[in-house]
Amino acid sequence: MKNTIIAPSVLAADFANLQRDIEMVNNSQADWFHIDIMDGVFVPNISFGMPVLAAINKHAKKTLDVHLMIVDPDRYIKTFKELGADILTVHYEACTHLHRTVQAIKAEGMKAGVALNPHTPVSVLEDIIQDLDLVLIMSVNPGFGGQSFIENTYEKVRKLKAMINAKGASVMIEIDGGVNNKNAKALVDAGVDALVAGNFVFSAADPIATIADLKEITSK
Ligand SMILES: O=C(CO)[C@@H](O)[C@H](O)COP(=O)(O)O
Repeated sequence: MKNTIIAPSVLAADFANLQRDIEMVNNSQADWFHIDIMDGVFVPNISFGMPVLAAINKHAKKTLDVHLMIVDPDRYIKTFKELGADILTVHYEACTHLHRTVQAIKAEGMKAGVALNPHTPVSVLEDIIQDLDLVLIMSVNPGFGGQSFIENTYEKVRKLKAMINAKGASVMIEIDGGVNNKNAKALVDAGVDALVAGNFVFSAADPIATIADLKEITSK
């Protein structure tokens, strides 16, 4: 039986009732909190920043999986460690010296992830894959929740999984964007270990049951 990680994306929570939504995730079968930090430069949207992450960290009882959609992320690695990040993911497209950035994240005691935009081939990670803990494949263009899943993602996951196996690396594959109960199982069958789900969870009538359903669908 597989244990697929389910990571609700806090971007889709009700910010006026953030503590309530954090407690909902605490009380669910979800494994991680997925936290999207957007700077309005790398992506055309600004989400939330340090004070909000500090508030989330006060109440969250699960792994904080922080996804930085910002330029020059090296400036903030220490800060995100202090704010409680367990996994820190930077974008390949935002890093000039990706290897140095990954080393800096690990030196702070966090797991290091690299995210790829939909147009970026997985082959760019060939010479760094063994240094990573996680690869996040964007299945929508980053910046907004509630977009439609890009179908080419399955092929990308299969290519990445083959690369990981060929290198004998131990790296998790995470998918982010448009995840729901229709594509979750096929994604896991293609090689995905962790599913981020925003609107599908937080817009559901019963988010706890929706998370349980995702867990169940992907455990077979
Ligand atoms: O990083 C992002 C968007 O840039 C995501 O984490 C979204 O928050 C996922 O939301 P849904 O597509 O699941 O609604």
